[in-house]
Amino acid sequence: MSAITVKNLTKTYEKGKILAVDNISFEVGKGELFGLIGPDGAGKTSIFRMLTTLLLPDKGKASVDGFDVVRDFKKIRNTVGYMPGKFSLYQDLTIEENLNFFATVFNTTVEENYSLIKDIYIQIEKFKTRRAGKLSGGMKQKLALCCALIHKPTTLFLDEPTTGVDPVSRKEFWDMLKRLKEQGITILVSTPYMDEANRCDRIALIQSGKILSIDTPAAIINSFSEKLYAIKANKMYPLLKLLELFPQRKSSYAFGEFAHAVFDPQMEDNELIKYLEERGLKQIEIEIIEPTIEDTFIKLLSRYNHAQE
Ligand SMILES: Nc1ncnc2c1ncn2[C@@H]1O[C@H](COP(=O)(O)OP(=O)(O)OP(=O)(O)O)[C@@H](O)[C@H]1O
Repeated sequence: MSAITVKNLTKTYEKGKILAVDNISFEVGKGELFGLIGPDGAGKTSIFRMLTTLLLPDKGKASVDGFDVVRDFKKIRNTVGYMPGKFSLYQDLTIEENLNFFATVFNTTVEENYSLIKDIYIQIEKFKTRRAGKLSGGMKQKLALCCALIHKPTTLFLDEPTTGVDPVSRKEFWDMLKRLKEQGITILVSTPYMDEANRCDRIALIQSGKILSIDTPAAIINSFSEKLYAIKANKMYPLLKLLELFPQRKSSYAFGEFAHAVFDPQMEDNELIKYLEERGLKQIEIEIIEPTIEDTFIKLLSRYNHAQE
């Protein structure tokens, strides 16, 4: 049995005017670390809120540990841990008080399940009398994770747990998730950061409430079958504009300090260099690179947008 089953789930707001989740289906296996990857407004929070029984679906079905999200909502609330993107902590309570509060709500004690949170808690323990409102982003995130874990959930729902957190704390956080997964906890996590997708067993790329692709990160990257170029020149904006006009271009976009582009397979590198040089660009560098998840997402997005036109 899967830990999470989602079938044709749909959610609208404002009397059907806003389609936030559009007929999506997926399954998460027991002990799997599964990522929902997508930009702001893609529908991730709506999915989390339906799965944690805080929001009713318009259509479709979903279950967690075999319990239906509508019919068995009380059972689900007792067995899952949820770390919402915002406002999960009581800002005026200290670290200690927040943790005790969440333990009491679930009829347990911090001592009873301490082994599960120990690794994380020891990193914030020396600030245990500090109010949550006065903690750094990384510390808040660790406390929120402890609070979500304190009743020993079977499944953890983490909605953008690393948004607004520094890169070192982000990395530490993913290391923690890996350890929790090793203890058999199923984890559904959302993130807008493409680099974090690689840390998941499987991911679903989401846009406008739809799943564009669902697979392991490696398989998603492998589905990018074309030759991808990284291109640099002395001026970025003219480079992007010129690439758009290059007759053999299939797609191009800014990617950090480079432009990434796909061309007709017959294109010769020299043709491109000559084209750019003749139009005044200098210090041109061209390299064929391995695509990232982000490149694949951009490609799927443009295919999706074309289909909508
Ligand atoms: N209560 C609401 N009323 C109206 N529209 C809403 C409501 N909640 C979400 N939406 C809209 O539904 C869509 C999906 O939002 P959702 O919050 O689920 O996405 P998300 O991927 O979690 O993005 P974010 O990270 O910005 O929260 C967006 O267009 C959003 O504006």
